[in-house]
Amino acid sequence: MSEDITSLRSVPGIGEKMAKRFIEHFGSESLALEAILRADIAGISQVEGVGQRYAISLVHDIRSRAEGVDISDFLKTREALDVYDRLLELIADFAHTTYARDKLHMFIPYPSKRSDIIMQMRSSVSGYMETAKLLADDKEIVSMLTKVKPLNLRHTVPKVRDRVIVTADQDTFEYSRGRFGYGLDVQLAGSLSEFVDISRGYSYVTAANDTYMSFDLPEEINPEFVPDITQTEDWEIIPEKEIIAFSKNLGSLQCAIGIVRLLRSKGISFMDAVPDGDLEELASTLSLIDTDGNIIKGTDEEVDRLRYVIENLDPCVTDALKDANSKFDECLVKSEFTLGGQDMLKVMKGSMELKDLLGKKLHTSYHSVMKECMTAICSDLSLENKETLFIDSLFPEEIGHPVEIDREQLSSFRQHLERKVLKRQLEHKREVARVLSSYLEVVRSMVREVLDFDVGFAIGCFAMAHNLEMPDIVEGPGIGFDKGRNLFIASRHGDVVPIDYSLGKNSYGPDADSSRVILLSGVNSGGKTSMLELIAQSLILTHMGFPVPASSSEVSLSDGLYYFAKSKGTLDAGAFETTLTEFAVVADDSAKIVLADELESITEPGASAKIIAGILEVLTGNEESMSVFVSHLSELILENTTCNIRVDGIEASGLDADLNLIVDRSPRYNYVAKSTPELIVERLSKKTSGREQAFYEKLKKKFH
Ligand SMILES: Nc1ncnc2c1ncn2[C@@H]1O[C@H](COP(=O)(O)OP(=O)(O)OP(=O)(O)O)[C@@H](O)[C@H]1O
Repeated sequence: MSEDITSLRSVPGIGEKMAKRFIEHFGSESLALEAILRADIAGISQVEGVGQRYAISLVHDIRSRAEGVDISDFLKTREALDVYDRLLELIADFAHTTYARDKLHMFIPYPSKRSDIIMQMRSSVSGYMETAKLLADDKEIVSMLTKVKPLNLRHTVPKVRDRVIVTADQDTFEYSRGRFGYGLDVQLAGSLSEFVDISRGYSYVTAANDTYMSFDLPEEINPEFVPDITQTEDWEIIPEKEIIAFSKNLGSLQCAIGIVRLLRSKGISFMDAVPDGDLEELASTLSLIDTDGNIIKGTDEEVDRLRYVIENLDPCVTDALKDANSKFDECLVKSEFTLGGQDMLKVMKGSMELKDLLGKKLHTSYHSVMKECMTAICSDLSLENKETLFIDSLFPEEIGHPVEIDREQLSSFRQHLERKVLKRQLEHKREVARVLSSYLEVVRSMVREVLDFDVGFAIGCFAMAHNLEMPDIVEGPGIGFDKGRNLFIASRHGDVVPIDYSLGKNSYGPDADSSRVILLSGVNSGGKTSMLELIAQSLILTHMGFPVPASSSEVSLSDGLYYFAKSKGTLDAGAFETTLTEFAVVADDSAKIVLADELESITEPGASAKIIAGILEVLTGNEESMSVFVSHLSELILENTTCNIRVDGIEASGLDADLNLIVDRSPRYNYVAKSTPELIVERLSKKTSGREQAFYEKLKKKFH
């Protein structure tokens, strides 16, 4: 967008301190720059000390550098800017992400000298409108969009505690510690016994050279030998590091993939550089992990079985033991012992121990109870053959009461299981990390594009919800429309009376009338201000390249919009002077549109009429300009000028049954409409009673 912006320091307004904060927030200078150049206002707003306002002005600065125009080039007054802001708020209601809501600020109205951008925008926005027609009612896409957040790639990998890299070589040790020390213990083993001792403290050992490969290691130590650790990929040693970028953004990524799939299924081309096959591989790999980066249940039956055994080992052994003890108790209660004469003699002679005799007697019942208990544990936990040996070794050969199991054996069985599960999980994690690491760039651009899709989609949904149509751009100056609807009224009340109106050159106006300077007269509350607002909305949207709230329309491009809203009450001398100074700017000969609402309130009516007449004369002299002045003083103004100024009028024809004014909201051309305050007085007299009513009746008579 801006070739001269290559570092944060070359961004206007970013000093050293701020640059640091940007880097801290986004993780690197290039990511921070990318956010600025992509106008990620939402992201920039979150940088410490940067609010939304600053973020908007920052991206506006950069945009205006690239495009050579500023927002104030077209929006010449505060009130014009207000209308633009309110329009943006309306559009923002259709955004599904904070990113899009904020990025809408990038769309500004352009003066006619940048009609190239306006035309480009019109073509993009027409595309957004097509997309919205296809998708706006699709609840699935809306629900997925709301869950897509900008990728968060700033997370520290929690240190893995149960794996270790051990090496006998000092250089390998230093290298491994430097490269992997942040996430894994790295230890130097000077001897075989040190190697064995260190290894015993971890569930998984990576031997970072093959020094100890030829040695006989204890059975439980079963390291993975990596002859040259410098040749390994990150995902092999710490797969968690590769996975975390995905697991921490899992929800967003899954929704983003869902959106890409859905768009493609509707025939909308999206991220064409990523083939369907890649997208599916990414999706299926992501479906294997949870938000903590662990391999989810159901991925591998063996891992699930081992996890189940680990979880249930203790309670299962405790229950079985309890059961065995109570069965053994029962046996004891039922057991009786009769000593035969021969045995008595042997005991007496000392050639036989009474203890052995008793042991023999109990042996069968003890062992059958213990056997039952072991079988119960093995079947409850669905243990495999080799694992049942561990269970056998839990029960002492010697009879004891109550029966106690060998706790050390139990814990070494648990360690055996944990090692096994860890090894298998590591294999899965490595495979997942290998696949995912190749997709990092793809997911970054996918999330970016999906978020940017929401920007256009919001505009399209807004256009669709309000039935907006692209205006025809005509040679002007002129604006004309059929069934125009003030968007502020429509969004507030839902209901709005459509208006037909025209001024200047276009095909909507009265026959052969292309008056450019108009006085709009009319009844109080007839809709004059709303009419001006509607013209301002249509002009601003047209100059943004957006559609307008009319069933059809023609608009010419101009250099700037001057909108002066109604001032509150008569101004004092200072404020009057300021207002006149503001109006002085309309005197240049640029192609401009001036909309002014009841300017007469700046001073007393006689003087106001003269001033307005003077301003209108200046505007009439400028062939490139057009203007609408709302005024209750049209007749007085006409008396003060010889210029040919068209007066249009919005008139009320009476009161309806609910005492509301019956108004034809579309102005009549070449018609001075009465302000008809008498209708308001009449309404008040009908709505009140007693003394109050008598008062209004008295006022009413004054109009006859
Ligand atoms: N086209 C329309 N459809 C529905 N309601 C409208 C329309 N135009 C105006 N109104 C409503 O009529 C009311 C008066 O409108 P507005 O303020 O524009 O009138 P006005 O002629 O400028 O009045 P005043 O002369 O008192 O300043 C507002 O509540 C507005 O919402």
